[in-house]
Amino acid sequence: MVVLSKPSPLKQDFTIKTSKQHGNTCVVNGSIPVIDLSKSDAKTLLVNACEEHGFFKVINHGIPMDLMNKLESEAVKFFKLPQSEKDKAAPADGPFGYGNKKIGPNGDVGWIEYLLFNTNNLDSGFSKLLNSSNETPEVFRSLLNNYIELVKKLGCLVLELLADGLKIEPRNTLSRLLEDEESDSFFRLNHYPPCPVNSRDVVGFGEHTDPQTISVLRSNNTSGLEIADIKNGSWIPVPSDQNSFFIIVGDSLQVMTNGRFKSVTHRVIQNSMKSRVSMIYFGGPPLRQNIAPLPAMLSRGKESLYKEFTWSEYKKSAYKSRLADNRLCNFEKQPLLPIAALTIDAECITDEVLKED
Ligand SMILES: C=C1C[C@]23C[C@@]1(O)CC[C@H]2[C@@]12CC[C@H](O)[C@@](C)(C(=O)O1)[C@H]2[C@@H]3C(=O)O
Ligand SMILES: O=C(O)CCC(=O)C(=O)O
Ligand SMILES: [Fe+2]
Repeated sequence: MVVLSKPSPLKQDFTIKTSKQHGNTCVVNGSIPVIDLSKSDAKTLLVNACEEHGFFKVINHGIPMDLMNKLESEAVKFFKLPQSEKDKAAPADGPFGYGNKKIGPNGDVGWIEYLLFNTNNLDSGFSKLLNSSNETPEVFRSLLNNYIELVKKLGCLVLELLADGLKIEPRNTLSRLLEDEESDSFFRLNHYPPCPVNSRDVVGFGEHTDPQTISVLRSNNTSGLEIADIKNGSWIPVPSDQNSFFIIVGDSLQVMTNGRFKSVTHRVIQNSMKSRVSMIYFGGPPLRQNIAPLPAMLSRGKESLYKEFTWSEYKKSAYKSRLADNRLCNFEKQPLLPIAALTIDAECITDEVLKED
């Protein structure tokens, strides 16, 4: 088994097209910060990236390329199976297992097929995988286990550096949520086949924010991922890089930092020529966990911007929403405004939706 300890410099050569350089570790590639985890100022740069972009790329992450490539080829083998075989791995109920074109339970669609797992119970998706005639399910399962273990460690390392950078004590305040044996983390393998329809209406994965703390994404060398600029909402294409990981700030981390970090809206656009394969670890807290601003984020009399809620409550509400909905707005405290200045936020799902079971 491969063990991720301290990030060690990889043997691969990274050629990063730089447009700007901050110190010697954060390179902004277009508008995407690139952070070298082996450098001592990584924690400061990570905090800046979460505040300014809600998104960044990490290099010198210590995860062996070989493992990523092997898992990718097992995933590709599965996605090459006949449709009828893959459908055997579709969920009877719940989100886990194989999905094709449908994203979530509320009518969202994309030019995508995927496998979704709960990391604490791979069997939730895997037992169905065993029913399909995948030739090497045991190889697939063990690669998944090894990969998830390492990518979770990488997520924890990033969260520890962020806690350090924010002067939050103890430094495992955020990472322990992922390490908890009841952590509600997901893992997703996405396959976007080349799309013959060249229309702006067909997307690979529609715009959304991730509900969890952070997501750790790796893809093959096919581009398509775009992030919305936090300041003006314009779409920024993310150049693909199969040697690196991309970190996405999710809604829960936005709340825990009382809005100092921003969960970034992102999407995947279709590609008419090449398949995209991505693998994403979504670091989720235990279901019972209160999601609230950390005390260190409320210093100097600052008020919490959010109502009190648990991860279980947030998740329930998320699964009633459409992909592009603003899921946090129902959990935000209303600012005290004169009645005349109150407007209805059309993007918000209603309180009624939250109350229903
Ligand atoms: C439309 C939906 C799919 C999603 C659950 C939801 O109702 C809203 C959030 C979606 C999302 C986005 C990030 C991850 O891909 C995901 C697994 C998650 O945790 O929240 C998906 C959900 C899904 O595909 O089941
Ligand atoms: O496939 C990708 O690159 C991103 C997918 C994504 O955002 C998700 O699965 O939540
Ligand atoms: Fe996402």
